[in-house]
Amino acid sequence: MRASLIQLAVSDAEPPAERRARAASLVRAQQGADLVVLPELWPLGGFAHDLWSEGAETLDGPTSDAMAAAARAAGVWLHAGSIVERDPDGPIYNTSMVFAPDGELVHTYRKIHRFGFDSGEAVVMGAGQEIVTAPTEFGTLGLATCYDLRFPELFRALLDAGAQLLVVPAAWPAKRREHWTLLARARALEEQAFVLACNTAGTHAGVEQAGHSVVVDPWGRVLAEAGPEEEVLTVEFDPAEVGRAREDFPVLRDRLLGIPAPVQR
Ligand SMILES: O=C(O)CCC(=O)C(=O)O
Repeated sequence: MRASLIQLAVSDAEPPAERRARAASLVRAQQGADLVVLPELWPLGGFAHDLWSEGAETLDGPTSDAMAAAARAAGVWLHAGSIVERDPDGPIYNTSMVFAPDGELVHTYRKIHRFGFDSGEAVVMGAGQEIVTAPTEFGTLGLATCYDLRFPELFRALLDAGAQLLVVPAAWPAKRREHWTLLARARALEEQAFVLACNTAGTHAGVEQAGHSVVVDPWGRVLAEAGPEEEVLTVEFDPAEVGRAREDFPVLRDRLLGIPAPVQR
């Protein structure tokens, strides 16, 4: 299969509507790919907290409309990264959207682990409550977003739900770039799955983004890695490698499902 990760640059200077049009045209240009991925919160910016409340959208808003049309035009599965979702009855959420090649919005995932400790997302956004997988003809996607990458128990739950390709849109800062690559490789190796991690480029709200989107195979090998600037990272791989890796090196069979309690001495 062929996957294209669109490592979009987000800057304060570009209005969200222009970035939306640019992202849609980049998606349309990926005709021939099976799966296209965009980063986290790219319409407003992952750290542009001041814009979130006013710029929040519903799941039938302008970004969803533009991405549905772009997925249909290109005939691709589109993980459109995430938007600031306005829930008419609740808080705002960091919500990923997956479109089928006919443009239908088939899966959404609200980010479970909110980043920021006592500020930003952790304070103003609601936390997702559901593990989400998305079956496709090339394998089952497991959805996670940015900071989620630091929580292996989420990825184990995605594995148990059938995930074979873990898709992680992000707005990961440049100053922790090594964590990004290391964690993407760790999650791939421990779940014996492909990881497609699509980061943001550029600088917005004073936060330089790491770029360096990466695709990792079930053996933890980096198949392709972007540089720091905006680019489309295209990679071809055989999703059946997940089954082969799990068969050839059946480490997952040795999981201790009931970890014994610690002994008190
Ligand atoms: O965990 C990190 O270092 C970055 C996380 C992040 O930027 C996010 O989740 O938006």
